[in-house]
Amino acid sequence: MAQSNGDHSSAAKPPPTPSPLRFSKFFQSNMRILVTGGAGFIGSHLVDKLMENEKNEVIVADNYFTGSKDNLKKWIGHPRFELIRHDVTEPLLVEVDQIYHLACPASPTNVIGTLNMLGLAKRVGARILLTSTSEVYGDPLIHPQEESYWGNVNPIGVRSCYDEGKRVAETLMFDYHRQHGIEIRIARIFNTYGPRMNIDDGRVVSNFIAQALRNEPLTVQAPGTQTRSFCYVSDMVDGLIKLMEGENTGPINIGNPGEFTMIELAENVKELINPKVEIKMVENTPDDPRQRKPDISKARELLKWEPKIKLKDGLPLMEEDFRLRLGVPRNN
Ligand SMILES: NC(=O)c1ccc[n+]([C@@H]2O[C@H](COP(=O)([O-])OP(=O)(O)OC[C@H]3O[C@@H](n4cnc5c(N)ncnc54)[C@H](O)[C@@H]3O)[C@@H](O)[C@H]2O)c1
Ligand SMILES: O=c1ccn([C@@H]2O[C@H](COP(=O)(O)OP(=O)(O)O[C@H]3OC[C@@H](O)[C@H](O)[C@H]3O)[C@@H](O)[C@H]2O)c(=O)[nH]1
Repeated sequence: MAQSNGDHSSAAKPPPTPSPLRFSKFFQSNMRILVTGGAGFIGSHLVDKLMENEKNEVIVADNYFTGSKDNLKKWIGHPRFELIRHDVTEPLLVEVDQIYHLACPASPTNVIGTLNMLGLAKRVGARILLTSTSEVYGDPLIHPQEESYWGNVNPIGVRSCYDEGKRVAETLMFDYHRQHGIEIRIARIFNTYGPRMNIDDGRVVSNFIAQALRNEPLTVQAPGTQTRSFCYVSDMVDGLIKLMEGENTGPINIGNPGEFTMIELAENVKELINPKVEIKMVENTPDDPRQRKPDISKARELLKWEPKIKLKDGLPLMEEDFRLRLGVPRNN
């Protein structure tokens, strides 16, 4: 069932000449990195990690659609950090060496944002990484999912806007790579969880933890036997940086292959946080993928990356953060 992705690199032109600014004194000692969507969940953890390296200067462009300045408060005012209120559906010109392009609402603006960031990468000669998604595999007919699988996506369903938006974004990345020699990296991210997730954004891990802390029933969407693989955010950030720094365009799956049904996840959260809480079966949305698990052989081999944090160790770290934000101390 695996399909060929073709040979991406052989058809590509060499990268364009970098902007003359890159040869200035400043650029020789520093790497200037743009993170779009850097005020969001994964983006803000990525910024924390990039800022640990004193050679990095980090610029975040975010319109705070789902992200928050609060996630970046420790860096605001830092001499190596800059925060720009900017919507990526509008062009942006900043002289940077690398672009981590995470900004993405679940809507078609995803495509326009990627087009603008590719335009920027072309203009300034930057390397660009797109955070694509396991959703490109749709409701997959092969299991686990390897990168060569083309996916099974309903083009007109309720989730299509996000799935197809990311698929087009991947297409644009490869077209720019082949036609203009842009250095691209594509990560296919599987469900990621951890501190700073939006409390009420409807994703399953944040829903269950918030429900358990509020003593509300955990809402398992039917049938509950559907599976997902959950990656802790620090593992994800390490994978993204390795992909950016390495020599492979991808697409490369970044995720944790540990696979759980939604009933198992609910039981784990119940046992950890609130053994008295009820688990309730509720209606699901259409086209919900029945199974999802990354094949991470490529990440292991090409990036020397694999996740370290198991779900049972990651959930308590997220619980701490949710307790603080929801104001539910441990002894309640
Ligand atoms: N969290 C996951 O499980 C997961 C899985 C697969 C892929 N991804 C991808 O990873 C990236 C980050 O996801 P996240 O979970 O951190 O989500 P998030 O919503 O926390 O972060 C997205 C950030 O982008 C910003 N943003 C949205 N639209 C923008 C626009 N037009 N201009 C500027 N900024 C904009 C938001 O304000 C937010 O700060 C996204 O591209 C998402 O599609 C996430
Ligand atoms: O309260 C809930 C919420 C969700 N679910 C179930 O949990 C599973 C996971 O749902 P989520 O919304 O957390 O995540 P999904 O796997 O559908 O997509 C996720 O991963 C890929 C990313 O690109 C998406 O942005 C992210 O939402 C689904 O089967 C859903 O039906 C519940 O059982 N209860």
